[in-house]
Amino acid sequence: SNRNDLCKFPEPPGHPLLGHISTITSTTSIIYNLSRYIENYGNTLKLNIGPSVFPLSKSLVTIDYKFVKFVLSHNKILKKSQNYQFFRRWLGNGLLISDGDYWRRHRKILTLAFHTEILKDFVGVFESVGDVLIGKLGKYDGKSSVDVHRLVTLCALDTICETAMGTKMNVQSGENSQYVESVQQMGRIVIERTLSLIKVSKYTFWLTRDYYIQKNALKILHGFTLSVIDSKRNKPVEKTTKRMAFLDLLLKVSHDENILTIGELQEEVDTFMFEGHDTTAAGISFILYCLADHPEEQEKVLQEQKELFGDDKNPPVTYSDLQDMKYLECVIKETFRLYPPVPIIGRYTTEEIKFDDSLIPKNTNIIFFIYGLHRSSEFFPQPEKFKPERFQNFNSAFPYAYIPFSAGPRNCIGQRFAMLETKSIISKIVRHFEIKPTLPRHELKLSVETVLKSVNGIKVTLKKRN
Ligand code: HEM
Repeated sequence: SNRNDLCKFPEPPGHPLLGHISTITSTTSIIYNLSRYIENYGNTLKLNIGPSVFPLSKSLVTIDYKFVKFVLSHNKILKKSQNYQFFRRWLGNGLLISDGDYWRRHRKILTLAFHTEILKDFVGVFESVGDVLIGKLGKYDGKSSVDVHRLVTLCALDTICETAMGTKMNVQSGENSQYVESVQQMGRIVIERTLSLIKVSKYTFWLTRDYYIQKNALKILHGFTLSVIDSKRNKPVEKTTKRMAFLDLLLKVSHDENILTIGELQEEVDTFMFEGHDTTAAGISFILYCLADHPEEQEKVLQEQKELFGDDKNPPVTYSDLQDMKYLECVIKETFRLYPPVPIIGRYTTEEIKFDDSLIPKNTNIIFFIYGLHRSSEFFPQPEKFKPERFQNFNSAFPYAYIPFSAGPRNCIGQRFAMLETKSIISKIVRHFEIKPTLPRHELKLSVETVLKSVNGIKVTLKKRN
């Protein structure tokens, strides 16, 4: 029977009723526990994350190369795992969680908005928004520490608004943003609902404080995206032969071709606003943290900048300059290996699938533990070590061993956007500041809150370069 097929996979002992949520109880214990399970039970294992009412009560967790490749490249396993349902109230049927023909149609349209020619136009915005960040970081010159994550997040939000959405929001000019706070809350709540006996069901969720936090957060999140849409909607889209950026394109498609209702449009704006800033903000912050810990590698990044721009700290950076920052690219890749901003993703089988000698039954959640995959010594010798050089001759015979942007038909649509933005910001910061570890050294407390976070922030010390 179906169940028997999953039973072929090793399963750690769990609580008879609660399964494995009795060990995986919080967003901060996920990485530790999954890593330990894999160490002890192998690269693919069966977990029951919660009793049968739980979305992940029947799951395979994997870092097995062949299995990862098989599923992610499969053209019929495109549905997201059941825990993504907790995003619905926020992101509706946006690209991250939609599936079937609806997803296919939207993916095709939205791909146009990330064309190279459009990305080239964004470089100036990455630069000018980044300059505001440099000004804000300057206030921490010589101070004992700065939590870069908070400041970088505001910068990344301004960036996605001014590029894809075509609207200046200037969130960086304030210290806080209710939108940013609400994103953090929702990212956490979505994961906690997967792990909590009370939060999992809507009938008991409302008894918790998080229900009210979510209710308030959703009001703020949707209010913000609506204001972004409104600021564009009332302006007639210029008749132009130029390629159109994300929101212009969506407005045009919804207006001219009637394929997209305004509600559907807002769901995509909510999705891209979130995916387009929370991920890059985490990524950029982890890179700064790694550079602080690795002065030699930081020096190489700086030398590369000097080769490109001499001693000019504020050069007019072009798209092609960003392409030429090869060593920096290795640093970014190595950081995304050790700290993948999206550490876990999931798929769901809608029919029985045959893989090797196994039949994976219909209705199985397949969870890809990207964080664990990236630390496997099979593909990354001395996996715990920060070695950007490994990407100078990375063995591309195993493309599915390194998947910070996922892979296959549902990979990250914003991957090239993210790389350009990250290069623009990091190169700028390195030209202006020496990044050093705080004293005593700040130890990250990693937490899977959809995006990888550190519950105590991501802190470094900054010193202005002469
Ligand atoms: C360092 C930055 C980023 C990382 C590490 C990252 C990673 C990922 C990953 C792993 C997925 C697959 C998710 C899944 O299977 O559930 C994904 C999907 C997606 N990403 Fe990114 N992302 C980044 C930046 C961006 C940016 C800048 C945008 C938009 C401008 C974006 C938009 C999306 C969207 C819309 C999807 C869903 C695509 C689909 O299902 O067709 N991401 N991303």
